[in-house]
Amino acid sequence: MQFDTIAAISTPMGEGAIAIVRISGDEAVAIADRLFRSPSGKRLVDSSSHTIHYGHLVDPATDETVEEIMVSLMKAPKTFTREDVIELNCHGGLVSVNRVLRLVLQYGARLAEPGEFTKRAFLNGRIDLSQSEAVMDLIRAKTDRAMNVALNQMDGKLSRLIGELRQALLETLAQVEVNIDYPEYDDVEEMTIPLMIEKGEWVRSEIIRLLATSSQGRILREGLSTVIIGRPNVGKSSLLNSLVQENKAIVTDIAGTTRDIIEEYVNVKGVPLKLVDTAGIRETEDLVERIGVERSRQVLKEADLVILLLNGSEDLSPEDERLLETIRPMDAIIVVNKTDLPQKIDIGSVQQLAGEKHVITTSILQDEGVEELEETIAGLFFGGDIEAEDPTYVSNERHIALLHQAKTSIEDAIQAAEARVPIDMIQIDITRTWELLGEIVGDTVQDSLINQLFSQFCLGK
Ligand SMILES: Nc1nc2c(c(=O)[nH]1)N(C=O)[C@@H](CNc1ccc(C(=O)N[C@@H](CCC(=O)O)C(=O)O)cc1)CN2
Ligand SMILES: Nc1nc2c(ncn2[C@@H]2O[C@H](COP(=O)(O)OP(=O)(O)OP(=O)(O)O)[C@@H](O)[C@H]2O)c(=O)[nH]1
Ligand SMILES: [Mg+2]
Repeated sequence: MQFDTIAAISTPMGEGAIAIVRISGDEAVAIADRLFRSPSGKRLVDSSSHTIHYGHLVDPATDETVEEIMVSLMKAPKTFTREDVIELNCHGGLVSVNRVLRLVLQYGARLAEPGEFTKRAFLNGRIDLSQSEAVMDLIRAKTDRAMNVALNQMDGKLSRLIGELRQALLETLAQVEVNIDYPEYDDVEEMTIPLMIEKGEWVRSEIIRLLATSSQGRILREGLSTVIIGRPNVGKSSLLNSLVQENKAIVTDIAGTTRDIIEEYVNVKGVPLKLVDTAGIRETEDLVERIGVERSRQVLKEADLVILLLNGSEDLSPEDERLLETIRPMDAIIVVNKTDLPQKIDIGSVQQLAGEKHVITTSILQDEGVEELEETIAGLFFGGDIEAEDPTYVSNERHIALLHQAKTSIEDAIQAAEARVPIDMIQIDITRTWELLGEIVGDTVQDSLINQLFSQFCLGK
């Protein structure tokens, strides 16, 4: 095999009862065999693949016992990296694992770079690039649904779909060549152009279908950026604390308590939210508060969802009306809070100003209405049309960008075909689409990009 032998600690540092040092490459078995002593004297080099062995790790230079271990022996090609893999299962202490790793490095392995085991699985052809990226997404997934998206992608669902599209493009190109090469067809263009348009339209519609999943996919991956706004003292920080079920933000009865942006991740009925508490918006002379108010306005611009809080025990103020106006073009939920106090607000006029938007009444203090708010958020996100089976989501920025480019490129091809430009010009656009889709799965992609992508992995993966 063309690669050297690598090793790393594959479990979290200093936590847990067992820690694993993983070794991959041609020398993996030989290195482990030199260090391993079995009570019965059996040797790893003589053992069959996919077996586990009890024994001790010994430093051959001093004959000193370093660790008591279990060794997993997995020979190529049916392994994670498709190379010989050894896993040394050690006692979990930080000192112990590091001693084992040091010994393995001393006897011929090289310290693996972040993501290098997964990179080997990619370079040795076990998985493609989008599957490798899914491995990383899986580790970072914050909710069950995000994890399912990653698992599906790791399983190759997206790769297979991309493969089908590329195959169709390739077959079209081949058919075009055949038509050109066999001039017994009187009119090559008559035969070829409709075929290019038909296949092009199909690829285009499939790309559009994939791109349609990207906003949900991206949110599942990164969280729905949800900003809580409202006048000072309406209960914004109380709402954040209630949703994250912890006292993360300071709550007082002093208006202008929150001065800076507070961000928390929370799972609301399967929807990952990046929840942002802001400084209450009002005109103020206080310099610090004014900066806070300015920041509130800033994060509002980048929000996927806005929760506007109003105080039900006070009249609707001009500031409230301005905020209702600001959020008009945005996805927003209006929450009328403090229903435990005598009510002054006119819900009817709030609803009128809110238009189509949901209006919910709560008493955050008494934990009333918060559940309804959570259900409304989930309903907005899943849009009521939860599909019977999970669609193939595109959740990765790199994939989304490439799909947009591929869409443009196939549209160029279709347009060119419809305008009856010379066939070789159309072939260029189709080939370009094929290449762009290939970058998603890592078929037509540069080494520098591959290195950059894998370097974002964690050590030992
Ligand atoms: N101890 C340990 N646990 C682990 C891993 C590991 O590397 N070590 N994994 C690391 O992420 C994950 C498991 N992922 C794996 C994926 C593929 C193969 C593998 O051997 N595939 C072969 C053979 C399949 C077969 O036997 O049919 C193949 O696809 O050719 C192994 C682990 C999670 N748990
Ligand atoms: N009666 C009542 N009081 C509430 C309710 N929700 C919050 N409060 C109180 O209102 C006051 C202000 O709450 P905060 O959560 O700090 O309000 P805020 O909107 O974050 O205020 P600023 O950070 O100053 O903009 C606190 O005393 C809360 O206990 C409610 O539903 N009913
Ligand atoms: Mg606050």
